[in-house]
Amino acid sequence: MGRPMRIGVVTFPGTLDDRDAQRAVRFGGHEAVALWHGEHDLQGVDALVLPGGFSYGDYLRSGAIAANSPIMTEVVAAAEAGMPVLGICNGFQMLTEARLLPGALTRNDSGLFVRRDQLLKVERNDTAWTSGYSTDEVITIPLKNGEGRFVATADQLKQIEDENLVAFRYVDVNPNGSTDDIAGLTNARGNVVGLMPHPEHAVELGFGPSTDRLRDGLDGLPMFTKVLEQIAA
Ligand SMILES: NC(=O)CC[C@H](N)C(=O)O
Repeated sequence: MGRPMRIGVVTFPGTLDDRDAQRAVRFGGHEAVALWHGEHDLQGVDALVLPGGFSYGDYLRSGAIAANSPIMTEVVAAAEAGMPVLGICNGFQMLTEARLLPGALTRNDSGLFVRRDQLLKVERNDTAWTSGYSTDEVITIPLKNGEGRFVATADQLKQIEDENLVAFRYVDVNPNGSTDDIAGLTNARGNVVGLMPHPEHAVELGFGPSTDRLRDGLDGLPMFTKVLEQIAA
């Protein structure tokens, strides 16, 4: 593990999983710093997590209003300066709405809210948040959302392919009709990562989805133990 970092977890009105994200950050060996959406001060944190939930009741589109919160001016500036930023589910939706990641998350093809223990393939282990996994490793992470269907324009899909931006892909089941089974993206630099499944719900023995693999129930933990401040270019 690298040196302990101070990782900010931003709470928005309607956020649900901020406490779980803070616990995951602590289980990962780092200090969790609670940040409020209405402030502009990032309190000197080294990295940021935008957690899951129902910010602003999912009005307009999930994450659309939160992406315009006061703190997002600072989040966007920090991300553009290279700070590691992780968006989980509603946080991933905010990252696309803020244009830090390409594409958009729309209503699941089933029209239903989906909750399942989801198999994912790690496509990129050279980002600030995924270096604790091996490439092509398959992990099990809880998924729970109503607007998880990833869509993108032809230009954005070309960019995603050309720049190799897919960080995670759904395996076995595509739970929401996402284009190309895309479950999570990174930016080109590798410091900004967003995904629909919830790694912070698979960090504690006895609570995560059980698997017969090595890290039984703890497949989300590497996201929080190995947060890199510098990424190889
Ligand atoms: N778990 C979540 O963060 C859910 C995100 C969003 N409210 C949705 O249902 O799509």
